[in-house]
Amino acid sequence: MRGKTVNLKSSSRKKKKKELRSKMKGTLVRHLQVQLGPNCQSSSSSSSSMTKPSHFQTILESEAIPERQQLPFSSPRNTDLDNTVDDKDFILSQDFFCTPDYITPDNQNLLKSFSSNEESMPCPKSPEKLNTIKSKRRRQDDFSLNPLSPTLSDIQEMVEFENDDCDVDEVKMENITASGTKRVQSYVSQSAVALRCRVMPPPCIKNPYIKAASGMGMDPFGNQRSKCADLFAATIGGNGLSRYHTDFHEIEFIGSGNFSRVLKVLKRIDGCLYAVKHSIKQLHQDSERRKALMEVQCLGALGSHENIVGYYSSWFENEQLYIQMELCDCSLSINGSHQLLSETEVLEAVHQIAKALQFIHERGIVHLDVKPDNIYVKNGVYKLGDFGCATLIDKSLPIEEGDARYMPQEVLNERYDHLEKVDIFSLGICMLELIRGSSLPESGRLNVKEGKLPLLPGRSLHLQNLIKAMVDPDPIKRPSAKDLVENPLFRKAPQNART
Ligand SMILES: Nc1ncnc2c1ncn2[C@@H]1O[C@H](COP(=O)(O)OP(=O)(O)OP(=O)(O)O)[C@@H](O)[C@H]1O
Ligand SMILES: [Mg+2]
Repeated sequence: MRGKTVNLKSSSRKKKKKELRSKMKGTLVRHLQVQLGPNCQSSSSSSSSMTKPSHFQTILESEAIPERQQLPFSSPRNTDLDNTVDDKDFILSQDFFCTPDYITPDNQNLLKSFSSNEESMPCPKSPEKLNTIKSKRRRQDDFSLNPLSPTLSDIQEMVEFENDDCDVDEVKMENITASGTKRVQSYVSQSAVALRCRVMPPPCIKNPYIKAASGMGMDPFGNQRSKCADLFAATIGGNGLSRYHTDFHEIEFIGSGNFSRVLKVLKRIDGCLYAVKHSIKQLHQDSERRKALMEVQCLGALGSHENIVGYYSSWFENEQLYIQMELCDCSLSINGSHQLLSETEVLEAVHQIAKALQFIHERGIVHLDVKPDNIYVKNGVYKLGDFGCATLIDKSLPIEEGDARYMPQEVLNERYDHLEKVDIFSLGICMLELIRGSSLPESGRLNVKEGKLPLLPGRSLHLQNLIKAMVDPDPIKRPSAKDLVENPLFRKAPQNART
């Protein structure tokens, strides 16, 4: 029966709810039969001619009887109950209804609206708690699993870190073995349990980067999503519960931009390293949170590509947006401490970022903040990151241009007719700086924006012409990302050149 319960938990709850209820009724009846004896059922059925309470209601009413000693049949038979209980195959009502998975948070408007035609069913208290060896053994079984991962047993090694700043209250679970001796078995993080059962799930939000090709008609949430798009989940973490600290062990600070800090972390449950980026400022306004969310919505809509920094998950905590990403080795920041790239490596980097741009442009998305700081390297593969300014080519979303040093003149003049060519211009400036090995001075930038390219001594004419075309003041004359990817100049660049 327990295995069945676990299976049901993992399946769609809404579909199974009704079926579960009927099973639960039956289960409770059997439970009561075991505890109260067979008379219980006949007495309840005898009242059916009056107000016809359901059998389940009758059972619930019987909760009014506070403790076992008040029941009419605390007979000698009852003293054997604990033993007989061990052999019965049933679920304690409290176990069934009140496990964290079955708690429906208050004020969960979205779920309420989906199940409005279903009767509301309060979580009943257990008719009585059986402090039997069996019930404790079941709990022991439950908690011998890693609370953060029901699939990991305590036999599997858990890595412990000194100076872990995760402030977790721990509860020692005492286990009583069959022989009755007590031993300390495992530790359960209260925060982890509390997170699972008390935190209100965030609403579902329509992703503006996913075009309506799939259609709202196909969308199981329909327009319910926009109705409940108040991002109240931003309060998670305000009460001291931290998903960041529960799920991750912080290793070191990696870097920061104008809006975010990025940290290298180890995910506790899978033992893998990630980068977690979080907004520096608390996002108090719903509008601020929506704007920040656009970065993860874009990453989520794009899906994976070898030349785009991988996205894993995101959440609000303490009114800050956290983004779990693929960890890269470093960025191509010109002022960074890493070695200068050779021409071949620059060509490889530009070629790979052009592939990323082709991928996103084909999906109707533009990055609008392409610059060396936002190009990362991992094992010699170049990846475009920081989608904080990404928007839609069709201008149906607000446009916020990125770093002005890498923006073409038309954007500075607020002309947004060929947004995808903005990314090409920015990549052209990146290429120029990477070839030079230094940032362009302000005067040099102005010249480039006017179409005057500085000479690059010792570089091939092909290379200089390509950069010139990429930074052409007329966006129409700039090559597309696809043109770049197919440019024969890049064929000479070795695949996956190592930095
Ligand atoms: N996935 C990653 N792996 C390794 N380092 C990263 C990663 N993401 C970001 N970084 C580092 O963190 C720095 C800041 O990240 P990011 O550019 O995303 O922040 P930001 O505040 O949005 O920046 P900006 O000021 O450019 O808008 C980067 O320059 C880079 O050094
Ligand atoms: Mg950045």
